[in-house]
Amino acid sequence: MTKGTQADVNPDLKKERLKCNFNIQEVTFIIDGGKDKTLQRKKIEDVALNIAASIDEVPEECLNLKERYDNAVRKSCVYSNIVKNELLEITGLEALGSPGLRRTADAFFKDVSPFMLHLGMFVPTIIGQCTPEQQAHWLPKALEMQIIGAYAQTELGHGTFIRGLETTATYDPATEEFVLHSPTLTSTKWWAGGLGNTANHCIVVAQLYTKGQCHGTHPFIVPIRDLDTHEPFPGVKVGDVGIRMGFNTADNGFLRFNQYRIPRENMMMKNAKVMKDGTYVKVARHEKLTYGTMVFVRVTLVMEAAFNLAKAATIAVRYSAVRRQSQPKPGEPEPQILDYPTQQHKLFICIATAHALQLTGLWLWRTFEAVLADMRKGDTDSLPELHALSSCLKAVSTSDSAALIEQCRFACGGHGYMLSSNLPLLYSFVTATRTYEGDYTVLLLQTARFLVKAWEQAESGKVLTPTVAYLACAAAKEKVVWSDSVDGMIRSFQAVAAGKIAACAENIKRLTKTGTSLEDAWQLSTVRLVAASEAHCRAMICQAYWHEVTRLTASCSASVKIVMEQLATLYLVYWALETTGDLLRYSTICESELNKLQLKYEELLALIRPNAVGLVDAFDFRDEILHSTLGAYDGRVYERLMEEALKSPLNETSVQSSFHKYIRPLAKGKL
Ligand SMILES: CCCCCCCCCC/C=C\CCCC(=O)SCCNC(=O)CCNC(=O)[C@H](O)C(C)(C)COP(=O)(O)OP(=O)(O)OC[C@H]1O[C@@H](n2cnc3c(N)ncnc32)[C@H](O)[C@@H]1OP(=O)(O)O
Ligand SMILES: Cc1cc2nc3c(=O)[nH]c(=O)nc-3n(C[C@H](O)[C@H](O)[C@H](O)COP(=O)(O)OP(=O)(O)OC[C@H]3O[C@@H](n4cnc5c(N)ncnc54)[C@H](O)[C@@H]3O)c2cc1C
Repeated sequence: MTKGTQADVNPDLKKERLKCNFNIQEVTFIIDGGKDKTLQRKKIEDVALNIAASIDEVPEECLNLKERYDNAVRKSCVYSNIVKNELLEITGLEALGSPGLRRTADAFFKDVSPFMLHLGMFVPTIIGQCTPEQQAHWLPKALEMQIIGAYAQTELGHGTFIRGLETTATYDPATEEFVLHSPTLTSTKWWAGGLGNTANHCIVVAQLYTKGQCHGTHPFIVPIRDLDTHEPFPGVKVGDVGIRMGFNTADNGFLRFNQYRIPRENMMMKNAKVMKDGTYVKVARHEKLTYGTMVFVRVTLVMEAAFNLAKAATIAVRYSAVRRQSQPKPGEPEPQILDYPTQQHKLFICIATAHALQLTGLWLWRTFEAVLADMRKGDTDSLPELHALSSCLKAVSTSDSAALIEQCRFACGGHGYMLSSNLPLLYSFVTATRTYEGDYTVLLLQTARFLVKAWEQAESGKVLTPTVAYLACAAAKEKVVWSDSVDGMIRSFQAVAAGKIAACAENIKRLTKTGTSLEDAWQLSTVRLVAASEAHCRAMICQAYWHEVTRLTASCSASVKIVMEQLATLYLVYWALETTGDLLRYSTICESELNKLQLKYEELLALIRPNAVGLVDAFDFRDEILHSTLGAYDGRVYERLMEEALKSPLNETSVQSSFHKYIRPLAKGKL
């Protein structure tokens, strides 16, 4: 963070920091995943943020579309050099997933780098889908930025339904090449980040045909532009998809092929091969291993959701400590808006959710690494559970994060609507995460498939995998006894999830018994299946969050333990109050207990209030990363709003030419 001198800091924020009663650094270590991770992140930030190129003389949003893209490419190149020459040295390849790298990227780009998908998906797919020989060929080139890649799976006609993709890759044994073709308009690749104007290579997911037979979708590395001239190769048509709600510097592109040839070796062959004579050989033990990059990105998106929400919470809480409004008590000074319980209700759940998602995200990351280690040994047994877990966590975390970032904007009143607050851009960026890498509903339905099967296993007394083990106790189908202890609340959330899953399974059974096909019975149950999946995910987040807080604060100072537990309890109570209908249905909770719970919630808001600014300071965002007039460390909110306003091109002259061209003639009746 950019602390400046204490004298520059807004007096209200100064007082808030004096009120804070816990050690901020200890909480930062917990959020980062350990002291070593914090130190490494800070080292990366120090190296990367010392570069003036990250600073824009004219605010990014005041540039036109083309200027913004050019500026984003300029900064991407500077940033890539830093990553390549300095940051990879600090952490090695691990840097690609490191929070330091992710954070520093935000200092360079208010919107999104056109290189993001190169590091975010192109490189991970090479690592995940190539043989060691192919990796040795492609990876150094990609890391050295000699080639720049995109990931083109989605088409104009299909995003969700991968099996419905239409682009074909037909093997020609005579030349030992694949012929890529886009047979219809709807087969046009659409959306890939970095593809429109920036990338010279692209991972293309296409239907593989060999010896006249279709073997389903497979990934290929496809050179699309000449490395020197950057002109698209003959047979390749590529361009930008047009202006978007956000991501306008991400260069999302379209791509079409006309009988375009690539060497056989460009098929990514870790999971399946095509031999020289065209024989298809399946290597992978699991059908869906070609979907591996999507699972990886879904896992990282949970922490991405936490990260962006933490930024919004920092902006809104600091602003709420500086902003004074209204006069609830006659004759008394206007209070800081942070003193209004309604404002605390809007904001403290944002801090708690950022913690919940970050700690759950770290736990999911460790689970992912363990499954990956098993798979290296040929064991894919835990892949379905990982897919179910990453699908629902991706869906719920991105959806919650987007909704709460918007809530942070509401909490900042009119100034939150200013682009210079950075909340609108943050929202437009995060709301896309609910859609890309698997739409919210679609992913919850993937988890639901796993849950219904698990329920059937529970009913027949089979051993269940860890994340659904709670279904075994719930098979008794009795209301759970409500208790407002943490364990009691988690048990009740699990009972809600189990009750909903059971109701879905019963509904499907009832429909199929009366002659409905299984597919139709499933479709007729999808509204409740989505709700069951979300309830399961919420119960899992609550359990993982509490478990991690208990584990990680065991060796912390007492005050840190207290404040972390207050936040985690707030998260649980908040969700209990949000789902009272469900609790009434599946637990023994009654009206007096609901009243008690509401009081407990209000008490928690009051307990957290003195530490609110300390808690967002613990997210440890430097001002260069927050990009916010409202959220800077020093709280000079009004000064910054004015400074930014004066940078608007509309303030360059006192009279605009449009006055002379239109307004004056209109007034004179001469238009
Ligand atoms: C500086 C560094 C910065 C780093 C920053 C990181 C952030 C990165 C930001 C990136 C920004 C933008 C990226 C955007 C990229 C994209 O969007 S790429 C495109 C992504 N597309 C999707 O996600 C499509 C979603 N659709 C699907 O995943 C599948 O089609 C779907 C799962 C919905 C269905 O697939 P089908 O093949 O039709 O399968 P089903 O018949 O439904 O199921 C069959 C069984 O397979 C199981 N399954 C499905 N998927 C997986 C999987 N991935 N792994 C394991 N198993 C899987 C499924 O559960 C079924 O099992 P069952 O039969 O029930 O036992
Ligand atoms: C900013 C951004 C960046 C992207 N970057 C990339 C990229 O780099 N590479 C890439 O390949 N793709 C990318 N995408 C595409 C993205 O992955 C898809 O948009 C996403 O997977 C959703 O697919 P779709 O657009 O086809 O939506 P659809 O599947 O058409 O969804 C439309 C609606 O239909 C519903 N629906 C669809 N199927 C079902 C079902 N079976 N059951 C119930 N409801 C259903 C959905 O819930 C949704 O409400 C990007 C998208 C965005 C917005």
